[in-house]
Amino acid sequence: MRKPIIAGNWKMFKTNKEAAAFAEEVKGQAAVEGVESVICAPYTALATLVEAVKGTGIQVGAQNIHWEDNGAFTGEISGEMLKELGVTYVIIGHSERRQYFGETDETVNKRTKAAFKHGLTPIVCVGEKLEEREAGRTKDVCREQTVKALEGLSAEQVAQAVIAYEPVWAIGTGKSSTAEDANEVISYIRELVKEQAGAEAAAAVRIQYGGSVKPNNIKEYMAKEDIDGALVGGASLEPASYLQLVEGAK
Ligand SMILES: O=C(CO)COP(=O)(O)O
Repeated sequence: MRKPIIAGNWKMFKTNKEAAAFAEEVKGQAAVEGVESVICAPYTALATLVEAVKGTGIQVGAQNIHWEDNGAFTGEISGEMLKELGVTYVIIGHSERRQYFGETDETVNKRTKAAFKHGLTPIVCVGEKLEEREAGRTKDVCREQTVKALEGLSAEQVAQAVIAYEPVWAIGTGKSSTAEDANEVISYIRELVKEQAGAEAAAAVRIQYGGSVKPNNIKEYMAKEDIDGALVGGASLEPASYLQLVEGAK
């Protein structure tokens, strides 16, 4: 049985103080039996958030990781640094990083390996752009991104990873994929994992849908066999809405 996982991606929102206030508001309500709940916050809020969510059932994730442990890489953060803070998850290869910061399938692979090296669970993002979808290339793009991201990982590592299928056209647009379409692509990604890492890893790996997930549609996604949760941007920023998402994933 795969445990459902709701992960909030706060992107570049919330100061340190705002993150602490969020944690204060959800205290005592965020632990939902059978659901894993994670907040991926900006680096500046991580230390505060790890302390503030203690005992709430929420885990803390970062939004990127460098592949080296340290070195002359101005502006980068390593797995060692994240681990020491008590961070347990890290988003890798989000489409915004691919689009604006030159993230490639190769660097996504290196970052994913670094996450495992430091005992962090990667949330590896894949997904097609609108023009790729319109050209009928959704599955090709997902194949390319998934296969390259997982290259060189052991079957055990793949089994522990989280993959987020986020069609780029659905991010922040209010135009979510239908649950049927999302499930079809996610089933396909699970097939790819099977080819690459074997049946056990494919049965264990958790694959989320992301893109305009809201409290009012989370249940449609969760009802689908291959969808194991959601990676949520906008709707994870408000305490009440975040709590509804976690509750909706039961
Ligand atoms: O990019 C996303 C999560 O990583 C999705 O963002 P929205 O939920 O705001 O569409």
